[in-house]
Amino acid sequence: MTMLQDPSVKYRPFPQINLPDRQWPSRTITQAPRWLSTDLRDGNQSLIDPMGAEKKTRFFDLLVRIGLKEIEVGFPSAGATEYDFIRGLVDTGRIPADVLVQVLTQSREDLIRTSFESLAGAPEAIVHVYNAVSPLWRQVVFGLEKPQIREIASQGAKYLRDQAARFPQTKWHFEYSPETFSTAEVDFSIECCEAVMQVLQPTPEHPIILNLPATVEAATPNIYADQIEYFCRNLPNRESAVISLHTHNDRGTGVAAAELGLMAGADRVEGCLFGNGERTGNCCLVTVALNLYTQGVNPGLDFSDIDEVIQTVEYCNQLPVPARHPYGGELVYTAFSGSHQDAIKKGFAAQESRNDQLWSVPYLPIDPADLGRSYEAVIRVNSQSGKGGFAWVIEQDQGLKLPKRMQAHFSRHVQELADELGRELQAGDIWDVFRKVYRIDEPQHFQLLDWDEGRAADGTRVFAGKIGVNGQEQSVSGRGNGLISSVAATLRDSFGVALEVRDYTEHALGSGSDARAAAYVECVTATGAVVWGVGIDEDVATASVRAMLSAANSAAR
Ligand SMILES: CC(=O)SCCNC(=O)CCNC(=O)[C@H](O)C(C)(C)COP(=O)(O)OP(=O)(O)OC[C@H]1O[C@@H](n2cnc3c(N)ncnc32)[C@H](O)[C@@H]1OP(=O)(O)O
Ligand SMILES: CC(C)C(=O)C(=O)O
Repeated sequence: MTMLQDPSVKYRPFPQINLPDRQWPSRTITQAPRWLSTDLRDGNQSLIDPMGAEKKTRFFDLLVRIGLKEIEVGFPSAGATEYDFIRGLVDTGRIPADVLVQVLTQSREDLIRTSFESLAGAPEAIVHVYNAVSPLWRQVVFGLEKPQIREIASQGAKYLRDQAARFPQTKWHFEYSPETFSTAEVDFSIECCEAVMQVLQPTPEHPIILNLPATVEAATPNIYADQIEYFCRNLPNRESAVISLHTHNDRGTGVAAAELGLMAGADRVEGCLFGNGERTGNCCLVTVALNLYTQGVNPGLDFSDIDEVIQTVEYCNQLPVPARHPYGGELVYTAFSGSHQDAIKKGFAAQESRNDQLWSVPYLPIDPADLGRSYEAVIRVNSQSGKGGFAWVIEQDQGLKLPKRMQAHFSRHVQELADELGRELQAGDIWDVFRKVYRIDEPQHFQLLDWDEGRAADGTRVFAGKIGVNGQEQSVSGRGNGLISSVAATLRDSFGVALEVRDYTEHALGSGSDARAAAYVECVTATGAVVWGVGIDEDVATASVRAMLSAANSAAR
């Protein structure tokens, strides 16, 4: 038998960066970075069907509404769709005064010329030039040595300078990306950036944006952070550059890399909403922004109606936002499992009684309401659920706050249905079982025919009513708090139904003109069986009598 070679021998570990005195691990992010959305460029170039003008315009308007102040609107030299859309933005005055649009181009004269022409006349804009600098691209894609690669960068900068001079009415900003930075020698990336800076002569007042892409994510995010810190520490004239991050997600850590990159000294983050982009996508701007938000840092981006954002993004990209995507996914605030539901339900109750500003609910790192999500969908019921789950659903749906022991009593019925159906139970399913188990809609054996109550001269409550069974009527009356025991005594003495009352709870239900009351009573029959009765009526007293009769009806079956 021949031994198969371990296929992992094809790969090598990524080399460490020599930075023994790295500072980033002990830093925290205390303010929002500058954000750039590249949805309309890096996102768009990765789509099966790239967006047309209608979708691009819709996406652009969304980005403006969210609060993006820098938006890469396309790659104008790619073709007429891109060019016309960008020109259209400028010519129709659609770009708000506080928003900078950006375009991307290779470092080629004809493409750079077209790029400037697409934006000419805008009050202010960024032109972004890139060329790949890492060994594999140098060898395989360009077949060039380092000096010639540096020359592509430098030459690109000259084209930028010269084309900018053609359109002096626009205030031009420049961005340079040593593409494939993450897999390049950092010193060589610095060399290329320096060459570009020598041509463009940035100043602290008019800095260049140096964008350091993890074009292909090739190592753990700490390595990227080391690369960024090393770059920031060794770049001459650092104060004349805005250091920008552009991470991809090949190893699934694009967001982590961007966060560590900010700790390592970067000022700006490029990415896409919900992480669209080449292959596994770009860094997700929603996640990075809301990660900051949950640390008490205002990201300056508005996701308070996240479902509207998702709707537009899904429409424009023609790709779904996965149900488990951080912050936005359909299921990320939903607990199906019993112990999670129990903890969340308790967390909401504790949050309500604390009534302070701080959010602190188990299993929910962010208040779903901050993103426009309702609490109703937080807990959903299936066969993995516990009593906290359906109790929450009944409370949200019907306003009924079932006592704990009644939840346990009802639980087995819900569990049986969930097992039988083998699917999630909707609020309507749970309410149907509830009505069936507690016979809410069935013809009642013991009926409340009449009820009246008032106050005696000394202020004590007095009540009198009539219970009917098969045409027979029996009066019940009493005073004080003995209502439940008076009804229980009448049931026992007049109808032979012996019930020992174990538990009794009541609460107000609804408010204003809908105000009612709910009451729940737990009884034990002569044979030791446990029965629960539920009463819902206009006032607590009537609801209580109904609860007691409901228990008697269950016992009488
Ligand atoms: C990491 C990124 O996402 S970078 C952005 C990538 N986005 C896009 O490419 C989308 C838009 N691009 C396009 O529509 C087209 O590529 C165009 C119109 C820009 C150019 O098309 P073409 O002229 O056919 O060239 P093509 O795309 O095949 O590029 C390959 C050539 O450009 C050269 N090239 C690639 N990148 C660069 C660069 N940054 N600067 C200069 N030359 C470059 C290659 O070496 C190759 O040259 P060769 O033909 O002499 O071998
Ligand atoms: C052009 C650069 C910024 C890029 O998209 C990448 O490297 O992923």
